[in-house]
Amino acid sequence: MRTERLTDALSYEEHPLYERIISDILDQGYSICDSFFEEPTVNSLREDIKTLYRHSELKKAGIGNKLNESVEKSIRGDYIQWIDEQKANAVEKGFFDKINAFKNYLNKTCFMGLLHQEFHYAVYPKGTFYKKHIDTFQNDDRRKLSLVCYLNDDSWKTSNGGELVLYPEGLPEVVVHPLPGRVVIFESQRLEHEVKEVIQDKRLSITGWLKTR
Ligand SMILES: O=C(O)CCC(=O)C(=O)O
Ligand SMILES: [Fe+2]
Repeated sequence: MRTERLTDALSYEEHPLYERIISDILDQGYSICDSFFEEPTVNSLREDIKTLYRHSELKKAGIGNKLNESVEKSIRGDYIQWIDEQKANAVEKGFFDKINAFKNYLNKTCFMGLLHQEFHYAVYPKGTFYKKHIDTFQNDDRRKLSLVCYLNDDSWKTSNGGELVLYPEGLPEVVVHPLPGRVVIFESQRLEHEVKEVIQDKRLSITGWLKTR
């Protein structure tokens, strides 16, 4: 029967964490989650980003996309390295497996039509920040969801600064400390946000976007 086949195609096992994230995003435009990735994954990603930074592999981030990119230190001061999923190492593969599982879940349950993702490592040295912005470009609106995972270690102090501040429409602003393994997911096209200045230490993260075609 036609309807049975449709139900088969749409069948999935309910994932309580993903369900919580989805309802958070529907209710408030963002979700904060401290258990999205396993701790060993976060620890290994932290080792990766530290090695890249030590070897000066990260580059000053620009604003705008590839067609109109410019480096504006007065707007953002982080250093980034894009991750090529085809060349991902074992840890990055594990990371992308989770991202793909989440993306497939969103497509099955919310018909979001997410096809691609792009992720980069980011280091914000002391004194850097990213002024209030949204994550879509004037000439490209394919980014639907932004996902940031903080790679700082347990020694990160809230007095280090580098808070992510979210400005949900019609709701009070939300201050998020970049604690180890914490994941923040939000609507790329709607939610204004900023990264406050880092006062002490280096702020480490992996940031990316789930995109439609
Ligand atoms: O690192 C964060 O908390 C957010 C980064 C961000 O807003 C961006 O890269 O667009
Ligand atoms: Fe952003």
